[in-house]
Amino acid sequence: MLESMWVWTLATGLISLILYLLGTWTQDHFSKKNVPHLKPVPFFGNVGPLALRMVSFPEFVLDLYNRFKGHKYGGVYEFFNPVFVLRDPELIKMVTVKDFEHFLDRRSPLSEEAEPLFGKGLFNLKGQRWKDMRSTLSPAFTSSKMKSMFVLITECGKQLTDFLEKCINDKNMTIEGCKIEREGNILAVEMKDLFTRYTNDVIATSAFGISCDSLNNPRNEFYETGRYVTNFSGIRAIIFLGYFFSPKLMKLLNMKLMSKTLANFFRSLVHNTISTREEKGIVRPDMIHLLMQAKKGTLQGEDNGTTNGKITKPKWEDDDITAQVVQFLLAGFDTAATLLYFASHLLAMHPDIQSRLQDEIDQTLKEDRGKLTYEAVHGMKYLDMVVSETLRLYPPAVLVDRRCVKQYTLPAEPQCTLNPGDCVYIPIYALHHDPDYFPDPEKFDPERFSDENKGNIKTCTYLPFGSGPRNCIGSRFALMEAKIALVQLLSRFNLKVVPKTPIPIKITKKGLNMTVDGGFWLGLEQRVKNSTTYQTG
Ligand code: HEM
Repeated sequence: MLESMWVWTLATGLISLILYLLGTWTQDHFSKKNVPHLKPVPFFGNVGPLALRMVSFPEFVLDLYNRFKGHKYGGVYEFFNPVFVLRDPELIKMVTVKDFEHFLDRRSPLSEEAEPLFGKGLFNLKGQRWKDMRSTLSPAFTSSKMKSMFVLITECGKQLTDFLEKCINDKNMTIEGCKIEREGNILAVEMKDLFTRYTNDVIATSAFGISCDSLNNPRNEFYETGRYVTNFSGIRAIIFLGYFFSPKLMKLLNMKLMSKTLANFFRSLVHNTISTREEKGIVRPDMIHLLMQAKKGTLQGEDNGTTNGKITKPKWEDDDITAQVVQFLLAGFDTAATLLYFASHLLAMHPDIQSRLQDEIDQTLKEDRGKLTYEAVHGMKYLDMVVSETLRLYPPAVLVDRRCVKQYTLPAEPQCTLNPGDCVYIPIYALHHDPDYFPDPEKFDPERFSDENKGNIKTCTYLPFGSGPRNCIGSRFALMEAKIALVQLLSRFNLKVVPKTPIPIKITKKGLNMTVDGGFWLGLEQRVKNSTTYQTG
């Protein structure tokens, strides 16, 4: 009896020791290098609270950042992986801009072979393949190309506001499929549902070359597919994490984020569009057209028809165009909708700011006789201030990362050399909420971005679109689509708080998206029509 107790005790002790060693085997990375770091927990490292859904993603990032106050950078363990958290804006500038060649890649685990439609997309490409693709695609995002897509996007905004107006005025109209409820003369609308339909339609028309009208056709195939593909929760979250930890195992198990059916849906959509256009000589001002030009080597940049003096013809395979447009869907569907629903919420909560913005919109439309133009949207200063401040308070990308590709010694105390494969975090949300850079950081104050004040914002403390050559290629596009929607919405409606409006905002702990549980409900009240009533421009 005594003997078996000894055996049990010994076995339990041995198993605990093995588990402990397994769970901590890489967790001496920072102590060996003398880098300030947080004490890790076996297996979880420092991400336990996030993995166990005890905190939201922004709270988690803010906590890491605050715990390194007084240091320029620090070390944390993402389970077993050591990651450097960069805190100092100068250091962030060195890594993302000046010494960018050492940090060319991000940690995208999806390879071109395992998941071609993800892996071949710009976001996931690495090294020279990324450089080539970025320089090929950049001319598609210049101001002149944005201007040519303006009409397509205003059409989506008009569909959105016409639909809402009809919901208010036509009491016999049944509203199915969308999250909209009538409350007297006010429409209670779940803004996330509304705006993902808008951003979906914008990407569908401007990237894929198809028209969806997802409010009048709430269950259209493109919207349902887009929603599925951009949703990384449940089993898809597990597969995604699996690729982070063991891409080889995931490949061996043939685990896919993009099923064959889904991939073929996008492939045939793009293929059919291209063939029809080639056969019939159709030219439409959208990204498919620009990508077709890029493939032929005829896509012209801003500078007199060339990009840096030369146009190169890329060696693209069949999937390359499809992967880019799928990438635009992934990158633009949720992010731009997030910006829009937070902006609407903040405006409903701050009627004084909403009414000043409406004055600017009314005045601009009046000057242009109700016609919305590219120049008018870009000339609205207060609109830009409101959008910028929304992106500061609620950046859709809370954190970005970089992977070291060439040995690099951090120019900060304590000096530490990073080797290829080492990773860094750039804690966007935390920088935006640091009172040293943005006094009274929780206050919604568009004045921070006025002409007088914006020059005081320190470099690399405001990074909603990331930093350096690997920043967001779609930022101009995203700002344009968000501003168009806000102008069209606010010229026709007032945004109001309703009983279901989430106050205060509590960011979800259930996933990594910047959203709330239960939805972003707001009231829409039709404005009294006046001479500036908007027309399509
Ligand atoms: C408000 C909306 C958006 C926000 C806040 C946003 C933010 C970001 C951020 C933070 C990054 C990473 C930058 C870095 O690592 O430094 C990124 C990358 C990227 N974004 Fe956006 N984005 C938005 C909309 C869009 C849209 C509409 C598109 C496409 C039409 C797009 C396409 C991309 C692509 C392709 C990349 C990867 C760039 C590269 O690796 O070269 N984004 N975005």
